[in-house]
Amino acid sequence: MQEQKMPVVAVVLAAGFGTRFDENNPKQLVSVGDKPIVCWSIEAFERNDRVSDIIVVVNERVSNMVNMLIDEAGYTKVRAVIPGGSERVDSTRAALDLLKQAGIPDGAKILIHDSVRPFVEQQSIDGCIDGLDQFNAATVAYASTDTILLTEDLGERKVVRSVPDRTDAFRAQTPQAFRFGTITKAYELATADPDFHPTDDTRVVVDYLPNEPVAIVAGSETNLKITTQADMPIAENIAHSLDPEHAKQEAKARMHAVFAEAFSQMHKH
Ligand SMILES: Nc1ccn([C@@H]2O[C@H](COP(=O)(O)OP(=O)(O)OP(=O)(O)O)[C@@H](O)[C@H]2O)c(=O)n1
Ligand SMILES: C[C@](O)(CO)[C@H](O)COP(=O)(O)O
Repeated sequence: MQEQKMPVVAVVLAAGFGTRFDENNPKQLVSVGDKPIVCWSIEAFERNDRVSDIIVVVNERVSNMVNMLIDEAGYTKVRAVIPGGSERVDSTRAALDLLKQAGIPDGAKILIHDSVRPFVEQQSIDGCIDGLDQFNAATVAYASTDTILLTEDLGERKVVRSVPDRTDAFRAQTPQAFRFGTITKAYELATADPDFHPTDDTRVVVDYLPNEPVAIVAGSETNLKITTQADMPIAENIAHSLDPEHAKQEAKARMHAVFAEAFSQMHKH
């Protein structure tokens, strides 16, 4: 680990099998805006000055390719590429185990990120790091514009159990951030429960350390999780809008519009 007061470690989870996308085409390796999705995610942390170390978690199907991409790109903060497990939580656990073996202090800040959220904003990463100064857990989330229905089973039908106020409803995104001591404690407790299959790390803390508040950090609509093929055109649009050349063209077009408006006003008078 790099020497600094308290490490800030990003864990990029890329050990999924993308069953809803295409099992034969691992989505973390698919290119968006000419760059593999996993590289977008690693780069988001590589270029954040406050992140000291990156761990990438892979499965055997993508391992060689991810290692090659990391070598080619020459990312300087990637300390290890390790095998994950069959569920997302198993992959997180693999990273936590490695960090424990490395002797990382309990106060270290750990940011756990889905590799398939390539467009995470720097302000969300910073928000997580800052959030951990006040809280032991913080998650990026995006306010829901839909009313959310919590359901239960009634025979073969789902029926509505409760409707939270929309102002209290958020869509969970990543990174999800924790002091190392907090997330390891929550995982230790969860490990004893064989029936527990959470889809994110925040839930591990919420369920096993219920007195530990998890702060909400502002996410964004563009922090999209690429889940199915239908997400690809949206992702391409986002990548295009982030292209500096596109931003330049947009600025030019806006300038032309302002001049055109000014000329037409001049001719009116
Ligand atoms: N055993 C697993 C399962 C998921 N993930 C990662 O966790 C994120 C969760 O996104 P999701 O869309 O659920 O990915 P997959 O599990 O690959 O997709 P699916 O559920 O469709 O199989 C992804 O970056 C994925 O690579 C992981 O590291 N290890
Ligand atoms: C962690 C997560 O991205 C939060 O939205 C999500 O729960 C992980 O993926 P899944 O699609 O729920 O398996």
